[in-house]
Amino acid sequence: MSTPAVDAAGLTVRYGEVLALDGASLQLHPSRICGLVGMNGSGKSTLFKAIMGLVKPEAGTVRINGGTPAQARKSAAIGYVPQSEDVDWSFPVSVHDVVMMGRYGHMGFTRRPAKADKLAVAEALERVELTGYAHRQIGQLSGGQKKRAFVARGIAQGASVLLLDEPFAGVDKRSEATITRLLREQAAAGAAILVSTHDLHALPALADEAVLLMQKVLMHGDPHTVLRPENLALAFGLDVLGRNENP
Ligand SMILES: Nc1ncnc2c1ncn2[C@@H]1O[C@H](COP(=O)(O)OP(=O)(O)OP(=O)(O)O)[C@@H](O)[C@H]1O
Repeated sequence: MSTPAVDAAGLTVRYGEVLALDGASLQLHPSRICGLVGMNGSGKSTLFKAIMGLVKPEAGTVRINGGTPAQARKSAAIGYVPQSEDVDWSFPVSVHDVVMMGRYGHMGFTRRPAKADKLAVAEALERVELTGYAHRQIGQLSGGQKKRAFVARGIAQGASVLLLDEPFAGVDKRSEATITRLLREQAAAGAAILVSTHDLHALPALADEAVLLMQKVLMHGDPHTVLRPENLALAFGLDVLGRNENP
């Protein structure tokens, strides 16, 4: 397999008394979508933040395309769609501004958009079907539209690594299909993508591989294998797909 785009090794993260990650290791590869699955509190958001360099692990390392997370953020190599709860939706920025933020790494320190930046933003808005909403304040979009705006930011950025924390939460079927198609297109163009989801049924159609997380990576492989009831029982302690093995 190719050189990993993301190589997270032995990550341990603590918030005070809470051990959120306990030696979690994960590699992500170009052109592949990896689905991240685990129960509430299993450390999924923390893993995203550690890969982004937004929380500091007490042990372990993260390399992105061979460099540090800070370097990857600065060079716009990594894009992040945070969980909705982590976003201040009252912030006075338009949808267009949010997508333009994806271009900051391509601009000089004056942050004055060049023609290429404006074109990239217009194209990304078009692809997520939000052109008509460009000048709305970001908080005045529906849940699915907000997610699509953040996906557009990642697309405009041209990031080689995309991290999406529950992009399908509170999203209708149409937005879900749009986001899935866009992620598949980004992967086909070479991006390494990590996406957390609670929608286990949709995972095989979305992801090339799946990861079961419970403070550490319990399993990483083909989605059909990872989603076997006996494996899910390890991560969730119950038959979350509702399958009956002995009808
Ligand atoms: N800022 C924080 N301060 C203290 N504890 C935190 C903080 N952020 C997360 N935690 C705790 O760390 C653990 C992991 O949280 P995290 O948000 O990474 O889980 P998650 O798998 O993303 O959960 P969910 O599926 O509910 O979004 C949880 O026990 C959580 O309560």
